[in-house]
Amino acid sequence: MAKLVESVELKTNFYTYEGVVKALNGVSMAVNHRSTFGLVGESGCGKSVMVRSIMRIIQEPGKIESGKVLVFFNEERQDEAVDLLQQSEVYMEHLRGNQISMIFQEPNAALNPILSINDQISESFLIHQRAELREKVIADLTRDINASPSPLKKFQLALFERQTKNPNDPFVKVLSKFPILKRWEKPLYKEATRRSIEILGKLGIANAEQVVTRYPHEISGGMKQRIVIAIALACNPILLIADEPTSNLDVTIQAQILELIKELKEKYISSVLFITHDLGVVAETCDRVGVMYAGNLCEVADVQELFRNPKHPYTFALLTAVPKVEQEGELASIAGSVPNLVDPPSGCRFHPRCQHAMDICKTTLPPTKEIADNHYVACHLYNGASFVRGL
Ligand SMILES: Nc1ncnc2c1ncn2[C@@H]1O[C@H](COP(=O)(O)OP(=O)(O)OP(=O)(O)O)[C@@H](O)[C@H]1O
Repeated sequence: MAKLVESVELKTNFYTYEGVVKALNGVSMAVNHRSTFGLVGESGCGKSVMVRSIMRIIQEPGKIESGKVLVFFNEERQDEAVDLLQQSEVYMEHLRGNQISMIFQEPNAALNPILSINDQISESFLIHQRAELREKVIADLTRDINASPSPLKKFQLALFERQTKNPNDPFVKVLSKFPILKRWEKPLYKEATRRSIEILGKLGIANAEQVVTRYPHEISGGMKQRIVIAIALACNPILLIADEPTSNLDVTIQAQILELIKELKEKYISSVLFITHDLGVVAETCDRVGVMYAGNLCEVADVQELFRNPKHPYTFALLTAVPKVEQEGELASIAGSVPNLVDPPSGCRFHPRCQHAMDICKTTLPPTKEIADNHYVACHLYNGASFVRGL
C-alpha cells in the first residue's frame, strides 16, 4: 500500500509552569492512500497532540521539537514527499482545508452561533474554491447573456473575467470593499449556496434547502456534526482527520455518523485518520490501527490482526478491558493511570503498569520491530526469545 501521510520520529513538548510535558516521544506512523487509520489509547496518551502536530496547529506553550511529517501526494511516486515541518505558514494555510481537513469532538465549538448553516458551509467554498466557483459563474453568465442579453449580467461577467486575469485588480478590489457595491458578486454567493445544499444532499440530509437557512442552535447535535463534516468535505480533502467525532453524541446518532464517514471515505475522500479511545469504533471503521501510550506508539497492525493477535501488553490490556455481552462478574480494568508526562517513567513508559515488565523495561525504550507481516510492536518481550510470556 502507498503512503499518504507519514510522521517520522515526531517529538512535541509543552513548556508549562509545572515543567516540560513530553507529549510526543518520537512517534513514527503512516496513513496509506485509500485507507482508514485508527489511533487509539487512553485519555491523555497524546492522540490529539499527534494530529495537531501533523496539521501544525500546536499552540503555545507547545512546540514541535523534531521529526518529519511527510505527505506523498502522488500514490505512484513514493520517492516524492513534502515535509510539512519545512513549509511556510502560507503553504500550511492552503493545505489545511484544501487537502487535509479536520473535524473535532465538539461541533458546537466548530460552528459559529451567529452565522447561518449556509454562511458557514459557503464560507468554506468561498475561501478554498473561489477560482472554481468563479469559473462556473462565468460559464453560467456567458450562457445567460447569449440567451438573453442583460446589461447587469454583462457588467458582472466583465468584473469576474477581470478578477480571473488579475485577482488583485484594484478596481474590482474597491468594488468588493463596500457592501452596497459588493452586490455584483451575488452570483458567486449563489453558486456557493447551491454547492452547500448539494453537499448536504450527499450527506443524506433530506430537506437541505431548509436546513441551510437555520442557525446552529436550531438543529440537533447529530445534525451539527453532519454540518461540520460538510464544511470539512467542501474542498474534497485527500485526508480527513476525525478527532473523536462521535464522543458527545448518543449511540444511535453515533452509529449514523460512523456509517456516514465510512461511506464518504469510499466515495469522496482518499483516507481517514480516526482518533478514538473506543476499540469498538476502530473495529467498525478502520483498516489499520495504531495503539498509543503516554506519547509513544506501542503497536501498529491491520485491524483484524490486532484484534486476533495483540502483542503489546498494553494493547492486550485495552482489549481485555472492553466489556463483552456475555460478561459475568467484574469488568477488567488496567491497573494504575496514564503517567504525568512532565516526568514520565524511564525506559518503556508502560512498565509501571505492565504485568510482564523486566529489568530492561525500566531503563531502555524498546525499539519498534516488525514481528509479523505489517505488524509492528515496541516491546522488549519481542526483542529476544521471550514470546513464551504468554500474551
Ligand atoms: N496546551 C497544553 N498544555 C500543556 N499540556 C498539554 C496541552 N495539550 C495537551 N497537553 C498534554 O499532552 C498530553 C497528551 O494530550 P492529548 O490531548 O493529546 O491526549 P489525548 O490522547 O488526545 O486525550 P483525550 O482522549 O482525552 O483527548 C497530555 O499529558 C496533556 O496534558
